[in-house]
Amino acid sequence: MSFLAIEHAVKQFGGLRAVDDVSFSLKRGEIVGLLGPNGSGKTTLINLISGALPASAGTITLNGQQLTGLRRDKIARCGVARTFQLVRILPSLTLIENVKIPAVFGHKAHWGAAAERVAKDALAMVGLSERATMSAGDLTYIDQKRLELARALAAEPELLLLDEWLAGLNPTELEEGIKLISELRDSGLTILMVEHIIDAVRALCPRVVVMNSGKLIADEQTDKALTDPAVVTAYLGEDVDA
Ligand SMILES: Nc1ncnc2c1ncn2[C@@H]1O[C@H](COP(=O)(O)OP(=O)(O)OP(=O)(O)O)[C@@H](O)[C@H]1O
Repeated sequence: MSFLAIEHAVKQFGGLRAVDDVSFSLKRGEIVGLLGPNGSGKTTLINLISGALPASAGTITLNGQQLTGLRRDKIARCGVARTFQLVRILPSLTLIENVKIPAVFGHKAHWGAAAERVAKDALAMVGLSERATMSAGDLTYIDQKRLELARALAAEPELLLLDEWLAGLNPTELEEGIKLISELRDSGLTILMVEHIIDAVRALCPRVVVMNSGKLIADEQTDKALTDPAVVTAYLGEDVDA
């Protein structure tokens, strides 16, 4: 049975169909890359899954439970967490305060000592334990990204949505970022990741789904997709190996 099932999802912005009848599914524990040229609808689809935007049509279910129509806080309670393309940490709070909030409002709704433990574990997972009491606003960019990921992990998700989490990292940081995601994958987390860095997609995702102009144009093994004429044509003019 599919763990995440997206069926005929549509998002209409006025005259624009940013997501146009998209259907695909993920098995539990699978990691899948969501590719496509700029403006093809990837972030909008992530917004539909996480409930940041309501779908215009179609259904999205997680483990058989319908997410479409639920508020985003209810979707978080169902076990969906995400990172944002532009990090959304709370700069005036400490790192531990930043991660405690999703521990309380995420999938399992922890309180008190349990929330503290989950928050500490999330910081440890991304290597930020030693800076727990530092102000989030003082972090470097890579560490802000780590904290953003820790915030998603503190919600103890069953489905993690990554929106270009690796973007903007230098080569060493990128290597560390890929290792971190591979550890999450190996822990059994189901991950859908929007990513433009093809080497990272190759390293992490055996399968990709590809969007173009709102439509799904490929759903296949990564190596096959990257030589698929429809995918290559969609990317023409863009550097897929950037
Ligand atoms: N809130 C909105 N209102 C109106 N149009 C929107 C809105 N959000 C996105 N769009 C439009 O929907 C289309 C798809 O945008 P989206 O951000 O989902 O693409 P993307 O594939 O994530 O692009 P990128 O790789 O550049 O992040 C674009 O034409 C965009 O301008």
